[in-house]
Amino acid sequence: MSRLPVMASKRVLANSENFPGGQFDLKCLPPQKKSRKEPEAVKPPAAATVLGTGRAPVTATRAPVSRPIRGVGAATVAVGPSRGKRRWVVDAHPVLWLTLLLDLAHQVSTKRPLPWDMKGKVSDMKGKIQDYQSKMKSANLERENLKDTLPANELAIGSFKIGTFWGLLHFLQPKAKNIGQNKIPVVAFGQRGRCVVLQMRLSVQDSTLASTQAGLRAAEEEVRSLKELAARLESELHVGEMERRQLHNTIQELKGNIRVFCRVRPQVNGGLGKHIQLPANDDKAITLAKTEESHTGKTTETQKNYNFTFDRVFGPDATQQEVFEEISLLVQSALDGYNVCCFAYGQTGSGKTYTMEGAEDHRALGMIPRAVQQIFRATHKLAAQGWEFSFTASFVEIYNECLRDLLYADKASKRPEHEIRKSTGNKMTITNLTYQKVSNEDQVLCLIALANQNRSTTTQNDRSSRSHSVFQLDIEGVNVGRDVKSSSTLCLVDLAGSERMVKSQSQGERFKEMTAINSSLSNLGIVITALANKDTFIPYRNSKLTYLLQGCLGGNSKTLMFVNIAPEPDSFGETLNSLRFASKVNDCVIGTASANRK
Ligand SMILES: Nc1ncnc2c1ncn2[C@@H]1O[C@H](COP(=O)(O)OP(=O)(O)OP(=O)(O)O)[C@@H](O)[C@H]1O
Repeated sequence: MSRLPVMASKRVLANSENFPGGQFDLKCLPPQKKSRKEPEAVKPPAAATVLGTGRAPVTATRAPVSRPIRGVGAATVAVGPSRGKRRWVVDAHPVLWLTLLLDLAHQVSTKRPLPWDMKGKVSDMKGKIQDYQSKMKSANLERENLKDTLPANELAIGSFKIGTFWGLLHFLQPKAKNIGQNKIPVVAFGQRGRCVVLQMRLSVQDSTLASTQAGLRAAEEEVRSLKELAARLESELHVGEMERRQLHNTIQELKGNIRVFCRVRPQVNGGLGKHIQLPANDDKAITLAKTEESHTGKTTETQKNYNFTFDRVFGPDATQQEVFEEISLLVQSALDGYNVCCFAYGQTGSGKTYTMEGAEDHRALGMIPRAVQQIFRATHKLAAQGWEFSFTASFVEIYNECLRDLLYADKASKRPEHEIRKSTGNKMTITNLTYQKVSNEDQVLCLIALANQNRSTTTQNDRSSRSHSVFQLDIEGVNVGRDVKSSSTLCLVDLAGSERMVKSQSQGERFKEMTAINSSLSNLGIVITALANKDTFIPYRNSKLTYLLQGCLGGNSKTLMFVNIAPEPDSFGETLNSLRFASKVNDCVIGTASANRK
């Protein structure tokens, strides 16, 4: 089939792009002379009208790409599927013919088959099919290639994400602490994304753990060095404590292992009698002056002075605190492992009990409660140096050379008998006596109250004792770390009144009491004198008092004696006796004490 050569100069373009809906009738040419057979399908206006779309008319500028050609004078051109309304008719016009010719020429030039060239069309279609097939092949090939490279690409993407997160982390870590506290939102990356975030958190935790462990190691190192320092300081402290004990003891020995303090009780209406003189500038001297009638007759009166010196003389205004300050050094010695004995000597009513026990008022507390207070406070401090202490208290009365347990709390009828025994280490113990473990001062004060209830009293003074009372506190110390032990006894004695028999008007039982008291007191003087003379035999066993105090009066002890005197003129004789006895004790120098340490 031959193809017609056509010259195309102008075409009317109408396709689905320009005319949505794909349905249109177009009258694109000016009115021409009508053919009689032709229905009036085309109206005069030259503009094209789009039917069924309601849109504004569009001026056609190009001819349709292919159109069937009809007979002369009229032509029907099909655009798209050739159905009823979609056909439009163009009046045969020279211009139209020219257009058709041009279109044919175009088709020939583009090698497209003409509408009636079915063979050409089939050939075109075959070519196209071959094209598509070869394109399909190459697409399949490409798909296979991409399939092969997918895992590697996924891996690369994953690595890239991790790298990005690491970089981000590295940047954020020093600035945002909350990253490690699970505050990074889990990005919706799917499982792989979550995995990356979890790995990131894990690495943050790892780095936190590493830094914490490093901190811990540093802290452990610091603790170790501090422990070493503490051990060294403890060791130095222990050495210092031992040195202090030694120096303290040297001072006590220089002061004398037996010391005598004189204390003058105030008169009921205050002040002192004329016969007692206390020099204002000397706190160690006391003068007892007696005015007598002159034997020569030259003067009406003569004055006789009895001068005494002691380690310390306390006037009527001295407070309990002032007095205790002097003996607190000895209490410290008891804690350091030395036996200490402190006793009060004097006539009835001279102030012995007041000095040793005091009154209930806090400021009037006596030597026993104050000593106990000091001991328990000191042990708390020594505990920091590794010392542990245990205390045992006992309170015994020697009445008519018989021992009575002042801490006994059962029926009087069942009171047991007591004997003094010498145990190992020259320590004296009493059979059947209450030895009460104590751990604080309150417990000791309760025991003192119980002892006061049990004490015997005289007719001359309701509170005055007709017996010696001996309070003993056994102190056991141990420093496990240093392998050091100490053992000592603090002995505080309130002696019975030392007055003469005549004044007490004693008869019968009272006489017996007075004899026993005077006997034991004079035996105390004899023992102290024997110790001062360094006699080979010391008669401790002559009385229960000296026998019981044996451990506290010997070479391994520190002794303090209070001589209490009454200020009334009518007590002159008793006062002189007491001062003479005390002066004799004051002249004694007991052998050098050594601490009971193991
Ligand atoms: N330094 C003092 N200051 C104030 N009052 C004191 C002082 N010394 C003693 N007294 C008071 O004197 C009185 C007698 O004292 P205390 O009972 O102590 O004598 P004592 O020597 O123990 O007598 P006794 O031998 O009969 O037991 C008590 O009322 C006491 O309060």
